[in-house]
Amino acid sequence: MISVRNLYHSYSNDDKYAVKDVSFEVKEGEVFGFLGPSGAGKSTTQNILTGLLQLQKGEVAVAGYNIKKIDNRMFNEIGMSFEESNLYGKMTAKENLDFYRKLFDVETRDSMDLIRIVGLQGKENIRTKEFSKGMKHRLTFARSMINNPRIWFLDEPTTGLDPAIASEIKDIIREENKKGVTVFLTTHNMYIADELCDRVAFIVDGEIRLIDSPKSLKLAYGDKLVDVEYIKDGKVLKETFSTVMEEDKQRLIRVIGSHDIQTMHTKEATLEEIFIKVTGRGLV
Ligand SMILES: Nc1ncnc2c1ncn2[C@@H]1O[C@H](COP(=O)(O)OP(=O)(O)OP(=O)(O)O)[C@@H](O)[C@H]1O
Repeated sequence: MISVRNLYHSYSNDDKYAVKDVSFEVKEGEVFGFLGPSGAGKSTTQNILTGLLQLQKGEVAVAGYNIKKIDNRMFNEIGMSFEESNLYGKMTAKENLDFYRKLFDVETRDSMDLIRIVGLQGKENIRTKEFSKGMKHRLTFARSMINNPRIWFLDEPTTGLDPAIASEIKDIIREENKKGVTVFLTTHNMYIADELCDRVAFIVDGEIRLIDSPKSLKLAYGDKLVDVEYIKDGKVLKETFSTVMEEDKQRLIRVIGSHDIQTMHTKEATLEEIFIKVTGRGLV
């Protein structure tokens, strides 16, 4: 659905690259995460893919369209939600969506349905300049679904939202993905990347350092340890066992066989820890 080969971008038109030799493929139906700290080149890449920035160097195809020369039909097939909401402040929420619907020449979704999906019912007749940042974000997110996109570009879809609303937004992304929508998600939030993405690309200083599924990364970079809490002589004891060293494995079997186990957890590396190990940088 998305193919990027040897993409470069320089804002100063010299050899200072914001994006440098970036290559990746996103398959149909996949949730692909672009994970990196501020200034890594995530928005630059997304803006090239969505036609907002002119392609300078490299080969990019989105939904079968070559980005070198934008074909306007591509915009019928993609949806974009930005971190900064760009709504018309003088228009109400419903008017904003009704206006946006007219820009497409494919079937669009009902404005009120979308308003309900993002929990803004009752607010449809309020001008969006009166909206809070979170409400504007939700409306921009709703607007990005209006043309039933096959590919959905989401830039920091849950940033700045309270946890309950962020959770609803994640559920909506999962539901749309289940219907077959391919998702390209840019974020510096490793939790959302971990929860939603089939594969993630780690990007730092404009370069991709690694692409893999969160699960494989955890297996490859996890410490292979298990924390066990068990009861001995009426007291709760806590021990950590290696799941690869033979001596520890035997001891773990003995503890399980002869004591009451209270809790047992494998120690998985978080995506953030893996990111730091691989790139030597944090995600902030
Ligand atoms: N319009 C611009 N003009 C000049 N330089 C820019 C412009 N936009 C971005 N940059 C620079 O390009 C680099 C990559 O920025 P980009 O916005 O793509 O990163 P990002 O990963 O999306 O960061 P953030 O998470 O903060 O949005 C940064 O060094 C940034 O300062």
